[in-house]
Amino acid sequence: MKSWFRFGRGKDEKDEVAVVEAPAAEEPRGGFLSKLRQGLARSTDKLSDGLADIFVRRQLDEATLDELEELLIAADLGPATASKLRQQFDQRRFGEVTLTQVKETLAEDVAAILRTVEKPLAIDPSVKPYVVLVVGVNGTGKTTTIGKLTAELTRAGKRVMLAAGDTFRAAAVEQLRIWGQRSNVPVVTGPEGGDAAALAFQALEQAKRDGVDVLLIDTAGRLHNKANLMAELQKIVRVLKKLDANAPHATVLTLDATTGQNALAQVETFRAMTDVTGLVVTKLDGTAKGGVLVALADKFGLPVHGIGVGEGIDDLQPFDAREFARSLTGAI
Ligand SMILES: Nc1nc2c(ncn2[C@@H]2O[C@H](COP(=O)(O)OP(=O)(O)OP(=O)(O)O)[C@@H](O)[C@H]2O)c(=O)[nH]1
Repeated sequence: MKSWFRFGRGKDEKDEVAVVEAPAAEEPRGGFLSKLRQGLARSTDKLSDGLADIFVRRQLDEATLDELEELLIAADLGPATASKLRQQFDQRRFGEVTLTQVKETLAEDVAAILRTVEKPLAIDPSVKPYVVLVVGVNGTGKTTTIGKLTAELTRAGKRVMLAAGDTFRAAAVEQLRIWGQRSNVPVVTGPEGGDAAALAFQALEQAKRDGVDVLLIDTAGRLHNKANLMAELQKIVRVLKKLDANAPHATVLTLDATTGQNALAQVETFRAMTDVTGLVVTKLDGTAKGGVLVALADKFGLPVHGIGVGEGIDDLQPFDAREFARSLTGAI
């Protein structure tokens, strides 16, 4: 089972000595896989049933390749990635193929794209506190992601602190407080409607004082008010840097897969606002648009730390490229 994060110097992937894997989640591998497959069922059906329809003729001619490309686009892999995968199929000069071969080949090609982004959040233990800013449109899963990370980090023996940076929404603050209680970690909150940057500053000061290992900062996600949101996020980053020039050390963007291709636009929007270092893609269970993760990986190459395949906290899983690709394409 993959881990959500790893301890080590993230920028140097070869620095194996410094890396200490977090303890594996308690769930057995079988449970992880069946949850992933169950969660992705709608996306799998779309692609897998489509493949079964197309490859009934077994001949891999131009018309079949056209249909394959169209199916990949319909399954939200995006036109650029669909065209690339089609070309790879074409170059293999299959002639006749079985449906199983098609699924296996597609799973391999998709996994090759996804493998480049299968990267846990790299937490440098020499940086204390390691500051993670969590950004994303409201409802995309920021709080759930923070809750999951908190649970995993405390399980790994790390001291965690949370900051409720979405000061305008009392419900968001309350939700974060509940997550804090669950893992028994402090949650820094401010007055309703207060300055999020001031709160972030205060939280980092306190985290430094208390010897906290990881500070997770929740933020607002009012995308309808882009200019304000951008000003707010940039101010948070600016004030954090007053206390630690390298903070935030990671900025994780949460995306809701049910928005399909719109998730790509959200990455662009948030990247223009702040230095996004990694993604968590949620709600893959509620949609047939799971292929968007392949489009995201191919287009941006941003690390994918985790995926959400269900409502429960254990449905938020570390990202496993191979298993995701095999589940998505219906390869056994
Ligand atoms: N089905 C499903 N639901 C999810 C998933 N991830 C999160 N949710 C649900 O989506 C809703 C929103 O998640 P939150 O974590 O509160 O999202 P948020 O971005 O913090 O939202 P705000 O608090 O509104 O800013 C919650 O009801 C979660 O239980 C997922 O992978 N699948």
